[in-house]
Amino acid sequence: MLEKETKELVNKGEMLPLMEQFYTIQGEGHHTGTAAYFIRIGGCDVGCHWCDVKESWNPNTHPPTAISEIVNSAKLYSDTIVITGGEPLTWNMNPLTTQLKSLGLKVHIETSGAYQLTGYWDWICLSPKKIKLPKPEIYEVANELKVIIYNKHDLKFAEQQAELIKNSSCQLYLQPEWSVREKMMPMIVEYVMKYPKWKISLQTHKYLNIP
Ligand SMILES: C[S@@+](CC[C@H](N)C(=O)[O-])C[C@H]1O[C@@H](n2cnc3c(N)ncnc32)[C@H](O)[C@@H]1O
Ligand SMILES: Nc1nc2[nH]cc(C(=O)O)c2c(=O)[nH]1
Ligand code: SF4
Ligand SMILES: [Mg+2]
Repeated sequence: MLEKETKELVNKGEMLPLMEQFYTIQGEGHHTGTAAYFIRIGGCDVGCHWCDVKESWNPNTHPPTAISEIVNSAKLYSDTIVITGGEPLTWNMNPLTTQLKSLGLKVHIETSGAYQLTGYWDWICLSPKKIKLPKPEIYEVANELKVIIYNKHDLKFAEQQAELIKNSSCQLYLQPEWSVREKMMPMIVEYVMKYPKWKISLQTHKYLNIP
């Protein structure tokens, strides 16, 4: 296919820069422990210094892949699909999620919310970042707010973000940044006991040594 045609299809969300896809156990947040098929889309310019998938950032290093191809693999593995990245909302998620949902699959997203919300979702995990704040519309529909705790100030940020949530059933999670987990856990534990509207989320897949 010509480069120009490919670019147009990527712009429409008919093709996406696919980094990897894998069947595993959701390691984080509300659905921790649930088997799910992960689709990791390349491209993110939020720039979290502690990001655990920096290889995802440059979309040009991941092959533009037709969404029908992505969906055909996904449907073989699981009825729960997690779209992550990179930042999936860099791209138009309508075509991909339409196809997944037409097969009756449950479609979840992991997102910073930094770009316009597209796509049709059964579960939205919003993990806001100070350096590129979420667009306002996602606070109305997030099912889970998962704030990464790297330092003490991140607890303040977590409360500010929780204030913006409009969906009263949204679950609130504090997740230690992996490299400082041992240092930060006592503070997080104490905080959650004091303010039990929060729950702790751990990156359990890293403890389990699975993808
Ligand atoms: C790699 S991100 C991709 C999705 C999207 N860009 C986002 O940030 O939500 C997936 C999840 O991992 C979290 N995460 C990334 N690096 C982490 C780290 N070093 N420690 C803990 N959580 C991390 C993110 O906050 C997000 O909830
Ligand atoms: N097992 C597993 N669970 C996850 N939950 C969110 C992840 C992500 O990178 O978005 C992730 C991941 O990379 N692996
Ligand atoms: S927004 Fe997500 S993918 Fe992008 S740098 Fe931050 S953690 Fe990594
Ligand atoms: Mg991950």
